[in-house]
Amino acid sequence: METEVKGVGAERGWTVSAYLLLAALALAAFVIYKLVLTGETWDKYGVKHVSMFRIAFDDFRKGTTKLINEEGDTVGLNMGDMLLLTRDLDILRNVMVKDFNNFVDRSLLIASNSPLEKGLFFLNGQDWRRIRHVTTPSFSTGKLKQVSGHLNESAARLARVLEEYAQRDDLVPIKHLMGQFTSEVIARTAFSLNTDCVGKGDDEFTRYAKKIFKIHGVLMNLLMLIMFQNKRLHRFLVKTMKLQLVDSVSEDADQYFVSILESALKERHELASQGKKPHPDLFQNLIVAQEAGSKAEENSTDNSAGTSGEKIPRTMTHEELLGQSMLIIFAGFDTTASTLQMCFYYLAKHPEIQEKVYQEITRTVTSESPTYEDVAQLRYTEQVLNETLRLCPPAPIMTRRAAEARTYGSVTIPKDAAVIILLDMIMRDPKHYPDPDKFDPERFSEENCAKRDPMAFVPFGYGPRQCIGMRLAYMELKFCLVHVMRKVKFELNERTEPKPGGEITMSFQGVVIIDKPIMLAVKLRESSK
Ligand code: HEM
Repeated sequence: METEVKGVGAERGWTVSAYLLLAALALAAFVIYKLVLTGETWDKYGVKHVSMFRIAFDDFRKGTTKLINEEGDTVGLNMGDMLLLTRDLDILRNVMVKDFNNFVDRSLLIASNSPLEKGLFFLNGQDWRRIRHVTTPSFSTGKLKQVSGHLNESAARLARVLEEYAQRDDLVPIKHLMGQFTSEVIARTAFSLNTDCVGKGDDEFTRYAKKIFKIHGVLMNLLMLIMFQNKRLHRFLVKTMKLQLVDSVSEDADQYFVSILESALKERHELASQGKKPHPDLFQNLIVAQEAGSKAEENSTDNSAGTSGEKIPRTMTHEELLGQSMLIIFAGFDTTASTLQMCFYYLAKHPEIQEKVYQEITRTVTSESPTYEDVAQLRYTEQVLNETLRLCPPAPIMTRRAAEARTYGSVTIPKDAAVIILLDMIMRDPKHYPDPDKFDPERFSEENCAKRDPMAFVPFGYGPRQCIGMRLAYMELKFCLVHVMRKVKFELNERTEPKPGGEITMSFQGVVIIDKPIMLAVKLRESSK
């Protein structure tokens, strides 16, 4: 198969398979030389060293799971970078909380000409501190309450679509429908865009949201792995050579989102100049935060300090504003969609738990449209969501980089090493969760939570770099459950997928992707008949 290079030389229509393969082989030889001949090992740092070839050819998540199960809670690898793989909570408490100032940066960077490269998730050092500081108020309780109208409308529409499935006795393609729901929610809560796509074909917004980051074939995966080892080369090819082929962000998705954001921004400025009411959405919150930050800097009225005590400016450039907005689309799409898919699957599998959720919802939420305060009272529903997130965290692996070497007990983390935090392995550790593969929301009763190390539950990460959208995510998930559970119940039968005894398989592409479609049966509740 031939691939056409876009960007530099695109006009000449270069075909690249041959020279891509050559470049990949040359770089692979270089990396292997670097590893085998000059490679450092972890033994001198008090950590068991294992060969990178034990996971190099596997899905990274499956490979690391196998390694930890076979070798223990902490192992070290050299993949060009020194990697410490761990689920040891004492080490991680230092890395993620106590000694955070030494581990602010993630080790995974993207190289792109898209503003998404400036999204909070990918930023490091002072840039991360500044943008986190500017954007945090946009996710405050007060701000989140403003988007509850959007959540109610989309969740009510989803419930209506599910009722139609029940009336037709059709199976629900839950992955597809949840993808449409979370895409619609993001379009509305973030940009007040009414995509109205649930139950219909994918609209443009959903199509592009699904492919912001490139998914590569085998050859390109190899090349990207090598780029990862040679970050400077990667940046040079993307930034200086404008080689779209190795840009981490898909060019057409980038163009689409930049163009809708630029026109939304123009519309917001026009509304403001006419003295009209602004839209109640996250984009507006970010615009307000940007303007407030610039004013505070001009007047030197901002004396706020960051986690390391220094003064942090509150400025955000135009490109950074676009970057945060694009990141919200990416971060809020697959994560909540896969949580809902798995939650509805577990509820179908455990009818008695589904009934308890239904009873709690009908008891607690009396109005047609729940409020922020209503859903905050849904304790058992939250236990069910937490148990779903424990078993299937959508973002199961995170990283931090050591700015300086640190020693914790017998383990030393050398300068520049990457700590690979195995969130899913922490949450399936029998030390914290006996019989870890069993779905049991009682693990999250107040009493059981009090007995457990709080760091054993980390689907949103932990410490100052924890997910900024966590409360929005819970709100979205709960609004969805309220509307859906009141109207329908999910069931498994001989037609549903996976078949009894069958498994749900997942692959890891930065976030977890559920491989095969889950198909559920759905029945109307008595009150909806
Ligand atoms: C079930 C839903 C979600 C899950 C499980 C999830 C999980 C995570 C995790 C594990 C991290 C990394 C935390 C760390 O490194 O310690 C993260 C970061 C982030 N998430 Fe989420 N997330 C979810 C939904 C959302 C939503 C809805 C948004 C925004 C609207 C969002 C925005 C972000 C951002 C901006 C970051 C980067 C934070 C930083 O680096 O400072 N997430 N998320």
